[in-house]
Amino acid sequence: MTLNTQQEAKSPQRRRASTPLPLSPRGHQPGLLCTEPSTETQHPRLGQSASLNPPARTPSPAPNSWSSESSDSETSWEAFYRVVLLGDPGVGKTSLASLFAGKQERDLHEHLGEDVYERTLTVDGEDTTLVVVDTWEAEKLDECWSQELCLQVGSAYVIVYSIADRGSFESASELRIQLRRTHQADHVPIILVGNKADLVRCREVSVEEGRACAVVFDCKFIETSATLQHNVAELFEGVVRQLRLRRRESAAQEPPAPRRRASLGQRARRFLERLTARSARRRALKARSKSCHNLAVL
Ligand SMILES: Nc1nc2c(ncn2[C@@H]2O[C@H](COP(=O)(O)OP(=O)(O)OP(=O)(O)O)[C@@H](O)[C@H]2O)c(=O)[nH]1
Repeated sequence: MTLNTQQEAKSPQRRRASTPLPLSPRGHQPGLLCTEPSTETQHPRLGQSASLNPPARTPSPAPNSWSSESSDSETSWEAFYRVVLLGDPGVGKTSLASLFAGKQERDLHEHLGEDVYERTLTVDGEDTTLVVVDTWEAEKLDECWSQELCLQVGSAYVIVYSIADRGSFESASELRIQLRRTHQADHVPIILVGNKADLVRCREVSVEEGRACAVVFDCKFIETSATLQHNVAELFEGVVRQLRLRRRESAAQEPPAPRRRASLGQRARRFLERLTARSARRRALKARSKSCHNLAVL
């Protein structure tokens, strides 16, 4: 799939890394941001759909299910999701972020140190604004962006390694462990990305290893090539789908029922459940290994 990298007057907004976006006043969702509603027109879509459907001339309102504000709010806030890119130096984070922002590779030479990109994507007919943060490298961090903050503020994380660099793959596992510590309770989407898939002859990490790592660490997996613009649209659209799925899942969860003494029948059922739990876990692992590369399912 080819990204629509058309440069237009309404090119994606870029924010200085030193200017973090304000957190949602309600603070319900980690990394869910609120800003004044944008008066700009919608950015071109990522992916093939962009070339098939020209961008709308008027911005669509932020979907209610995505907003931390109620639909009938007087001041209509727009929901943003902060996607933090993590990974070793040189794995291609900036290249992926720039493609997300609709920039051509040649523009990368004019890197201005502005490492936060914002873009509204239309995925499955709904608009969602992602703010992609590429501030992980030490030299990009300033008094506002520490690595600790990067690990805390994401609504979703994209951990990038290069398939031609085993060291970066090992770092990716370490980053996943660090993230697990920071986000124990909330199930933020994490996508493991094997970039530079075009470097076939230099491959040091197989697809199977990448997939197995994703299964073990309970995240999604995709291989990309920023150079060939392969799977980059799928990556960011997948991030949007994962965010939606998790948001819907948490909305569907009922509050826990008050604890009462269990009846004999309930206790017997729990006993049987414990007996079958081990095989269920095995089945779940098998199912995850089948679906970890499908970014459209949980
Ligand atoms: N062959 C190939 N090269 C790539 C790919 N993605 C990025 N590169 C190259 O890898 C180098 C590093 O890319 P960056 O995007 O700067 O990587 P980074 O992770 O942001 O690393 P820093 O620049 O250190 O922040 C550049 O020369 C890119 O052109 C890819 O998919 N395939």
